[in-house]
Amino acid sequence: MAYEMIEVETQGPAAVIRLNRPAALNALCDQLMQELGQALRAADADPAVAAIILTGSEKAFAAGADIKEMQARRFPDTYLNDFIGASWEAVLTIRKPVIAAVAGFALGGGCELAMMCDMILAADNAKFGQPEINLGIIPGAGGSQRLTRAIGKSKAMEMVLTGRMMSAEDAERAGLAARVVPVADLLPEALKIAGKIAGLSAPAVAMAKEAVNAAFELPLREGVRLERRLFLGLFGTEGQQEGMAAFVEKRKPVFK
Ligand SMILES: CCCCCCC[C@H](O)CC(=O)SCCNC(=O)CCNC(=O)[C@H](O)C(C)(C)COP(=O)([O-])OP(=O)([O-])OC[C@H]1O[C@@H](n2cnc3c(N)ncnc32)[C@H](O)[C@@H]1OP(=O)([O-])[O-]
Repeated sequence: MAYEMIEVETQGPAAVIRLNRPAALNALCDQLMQELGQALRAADADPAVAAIILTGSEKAFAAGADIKEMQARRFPDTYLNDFIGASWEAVLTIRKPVIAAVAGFALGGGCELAMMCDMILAADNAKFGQPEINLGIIPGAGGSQRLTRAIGKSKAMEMVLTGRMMSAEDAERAGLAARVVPVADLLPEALKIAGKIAGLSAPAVAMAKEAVNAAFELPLREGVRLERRLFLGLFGTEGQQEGMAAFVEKRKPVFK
């Protein structure tokens, strides 16, 4: 598949998808989002891929939705034509772990895209923000909801109401980013995470992702019930047998 606004390569068990629209700081236009959706679905369907890494450049993960493209849009066309529809939600439909490796600006839709991934690994130069308020709009791809769940009401409210950016260090402290690493180590560290995941039992990985994501959708009791069903289901997998046998036999497990 030939892409114009992203680059896709396989590195070991990881598909690395790089947003590549440098002249616009990877601003997320329709074409880029469609290409990203296609690449994500292809990687999800590829049995050689265990995890997906979504990244940008050193200067920008993505500086938001493309303001120049959005400028002429008017209601009700935005509503009737499903603006921010399926192409924006593609990452949410992926079953393999998706790691956002974020360097530079992750603003507006860029921050929202990173938050749709399963975890955020931040480079020390990363800057997160929801500056939509400065454009006379508000976050439109989940920012007000996911940011609030990630960092709490007060911090999210300050960022959404004032457009203030958050440093990588603050993002880690607040729970938005899993970890901060030097910018030069960003991809190698993301690849290490993908490599670790690749060596594990695939059904356990898929169910772990489903269970954690359910915490954002379900009330506690329902979420715990879902976790229990998934947990019990894993006792029907070779992975559970191998993992526990290896522990008892004091050897490393070999998952197929
Ligand atoms: C399918 C769509 C669905 C949308 C749904 C998502 C909803 C979302 O919640 C809404 C948004 O994200 S609202 C958006 C929220 N995001 C924001 O409000 C952030 C807007 N960006 C900025 O504030 C600044 O660019 C930075 C502070 C990031 C960098 O400053 P710096 O280092 O001085 O760099 P610079 O010189 O400024 O930029 C270099 C070039 O990139 C260009 N470009 C950059 N961002 C762009 C964008 N989003 N757009 C277009 N272009 C963008 C910029 O014009 C320039 O090109 P030019 O040809 O030379 O004119």
